[in-house]
Amino acid sequence: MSVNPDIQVERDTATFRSIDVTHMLDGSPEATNQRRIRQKQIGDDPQINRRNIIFMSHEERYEAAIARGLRIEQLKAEHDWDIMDENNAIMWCFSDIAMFVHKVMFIPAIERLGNKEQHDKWLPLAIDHKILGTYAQTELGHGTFLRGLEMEARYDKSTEEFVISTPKHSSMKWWPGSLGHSSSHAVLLATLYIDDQNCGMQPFIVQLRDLNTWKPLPGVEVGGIGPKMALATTDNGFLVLNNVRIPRDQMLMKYAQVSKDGKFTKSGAAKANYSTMMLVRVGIAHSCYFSLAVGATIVTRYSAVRRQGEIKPGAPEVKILDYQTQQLKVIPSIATAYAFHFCKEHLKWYYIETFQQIQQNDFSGLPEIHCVTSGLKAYMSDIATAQLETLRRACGGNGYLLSNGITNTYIQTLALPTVEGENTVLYLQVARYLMKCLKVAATGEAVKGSLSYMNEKIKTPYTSGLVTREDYSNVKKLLKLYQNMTVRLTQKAGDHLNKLHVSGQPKYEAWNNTSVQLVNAAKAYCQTYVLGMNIEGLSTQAVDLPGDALEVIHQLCVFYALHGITEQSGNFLETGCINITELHIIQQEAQEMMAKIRKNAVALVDAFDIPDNLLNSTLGCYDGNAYQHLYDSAKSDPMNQKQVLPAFEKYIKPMLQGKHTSKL
Ligand SMILES: CCCCCCCCCCCCCC(=O)SCCNC(=O)CCNC(=O)[C@H](O)C(C)(C)COP(=O)(O)OP(=O)(O)OC[C@H]1O[C@@H](n2cnc3c(N)ncnc32)[C@H](O)[C@@H]1OP(=O)(O)O
Ligand SMILES: Cc1cc2nc3c(=O)[nH]c(=O)nc-3n(C[C@H](O)[C@H](O)[C@H](O)COP(=O)(O)OP(=O)(O)OC[C@H]3O[C@@H](n4cnc5c(N)ncnc54)[C@H](O)[C@@H]3O)c2cc1C
Repeated sequence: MSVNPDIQVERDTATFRSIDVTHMLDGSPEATNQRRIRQKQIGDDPQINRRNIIFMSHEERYEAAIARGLRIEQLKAEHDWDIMDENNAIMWCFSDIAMFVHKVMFIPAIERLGNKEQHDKWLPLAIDHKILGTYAQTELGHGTFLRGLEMEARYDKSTEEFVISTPKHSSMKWWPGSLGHSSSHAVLLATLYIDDQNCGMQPFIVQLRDLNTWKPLPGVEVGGIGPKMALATTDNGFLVLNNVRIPRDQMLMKYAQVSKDGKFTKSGAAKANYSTMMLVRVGIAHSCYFSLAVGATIVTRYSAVRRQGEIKPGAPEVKILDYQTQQLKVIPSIATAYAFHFCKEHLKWYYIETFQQIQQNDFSGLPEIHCVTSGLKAYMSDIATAQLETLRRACGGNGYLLSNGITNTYIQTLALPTVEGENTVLYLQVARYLMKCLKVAATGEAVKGSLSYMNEKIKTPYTSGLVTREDYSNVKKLLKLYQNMTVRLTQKAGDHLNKLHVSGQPKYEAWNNTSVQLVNAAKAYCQTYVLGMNIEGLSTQAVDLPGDALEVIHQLCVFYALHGITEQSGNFLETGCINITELHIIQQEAQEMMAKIRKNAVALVDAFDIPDNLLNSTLGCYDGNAYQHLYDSAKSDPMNQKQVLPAFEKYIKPMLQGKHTSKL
């Protein structure tokens, strides 16, 4: 099929070569080649490709997901994939792959929370798929408040076993992925009691199913929790344990130990047992970039080939991408996807470095990385879901079809603000850190790390620094506005907290009564962080780009910063970080920048280099022939393979013949 001329012209008139930017996104031309080889291996594989998934039943999808999980294992062995290759493959089919939780949570939990002997025993079994596992933490009554977990593990000294039980309905496990039908084992988080003493939440390895018959073991009641909005193939489950006994060495003992005679000891940081969640929060940030890149690619290409209506009366119908309002739906998502790319790359390395320190029992970096990973998981998933919904709607009626490829991406991504810590709760963790830093800065001590800008901003009187028109496209000056705004919102929240406390409210009550301001400050911190990483990316990852490509990536960053101010203008004005005249100039600059980026919109999404066989979209194919692909997809619907469906004989015909009233 030839390429749609409407999309070809977009490519021909772009001011830079997409491939140069693709190399930047991958890290190098070699990395691009390597990724393409890997993507071809998975995209061309009929068992992995998800082309017909939208026409499958729940059970067919589940079975296909198991087959896909298995096939990934075969490909990994055949082609000698490393862990990054495997993670990328998982990412490409993340909602439609069974054993997902086994890989991204069960194995990492054993690696992080187990000691050497436990690694030696369990990891080979898990890695070789001799056992399949889930991460069972959330209960019906508690998901957020982990100190409230009710499933009990009581140590029995006489037999050197833990006895695990579910005292009431609210204490059953509820939600763990792959728990329903696909796990033989669980890393199960339960509250440990020794002689009725509460020793906090601890991780245990519990076998749930017989490995030959797959039947639940005695004392184990397990099943699925029912259909969900999406993620149909990660069979989230419930679990009730009736006095199930496990040997002492099945408590994962890296950070807390129980001796044979029931002595409880702790080593490491207080929240070290929470470290698996931190890893997955990093993965979620990555996944937000990925979802937005998919969404932006589909909708930008579709907007470049769909013509409807006119701008100039009587002139030919225009591409919908030429409407300024359509650009405002599409361009922010492209700019955000690039900002998220730089941010997730930074986060990956930051996590790896801090994790290495933690492995050497240096926990000093834990508070900051907990703040950053919690905040970015929350902020990036909030933004990704909001923008995906805007993008989906930007496709008009076809935005409601499953074959468009964006609907599935959107509903999968909708899980991310909830899983791995509900976003509001995570923002409040960030706010806790902000308040601590504020206290440090107020005493004149230096705040270190991502909030070091607080040192300067808390002292110096405020000026926007926007004097000349050029200042409005100076990303460093714009970043300073964001930093000012964050510090001021943090101070405001801190002042409110103190005021309530001084007026007699206990600290915890004052905290709850300030939590709206606290969350607002936390979001500002996250937004500032993402912009900071985008700017850093310009001078590190983007620095070797040819001038024309660098200019476009720079424009995107300027637009990201300006657009962010227009979206949050209330915060910037309220804190006095800009005045109304400056806001008007910012709005004007943002619109002008958007018009410049419009010219390169298709080339910018082409640079994400997402092949058609992984994009799985009728609207967003590289060739721009959306109408043909929509028609082909409709024709391939199994319901269209018969001209008359059985429902005609059963119900419609009797109705047409007037027989329905007595029969039905
Ligand atoms: C290939 C990969 C693809 C990936 C794609 C992704 C797909 C998605 C897959 C989806 C799969 C879905 C899978 C799932 O969903 S698995 C289930 C996930 N569940 C959660 O995430 C639960 C969320 N709740 C919590 O984390 C805790 O309860 C919170 C944190 C809210 C409070 O906790 P708690 O009540 O105990 O504490 P506190 O309030 O008394 O005190 C807070 C203190 O603790 C420190 N603190 C707290 N936490 C950490 C930490 N982690 N590291 C270091 N420190 C930490 C904190 O700094 C503070 O310190 P300080 O201020 O006192 O000094
Ligand atoms: C698709 C999916 C997959 C999942 N997979 C797993 C898994 O593999 N393993 C697992 O263990 N769990 C899993 N979960 C569970 C998930 O981790 C929890 O649902 C999540 O952590 C939120 O907890 P919750 O359901 O208790 O929400 P709640 O805490 O009940 O949240 C409800 C509301 O209360 C508010 N709230 C709660 N506490 C506070 C507070 N302190 N301050 C202010 N507001 C508050 C929240 O902001 C929210 O608005 C999964 C969930 C989903 C949806």
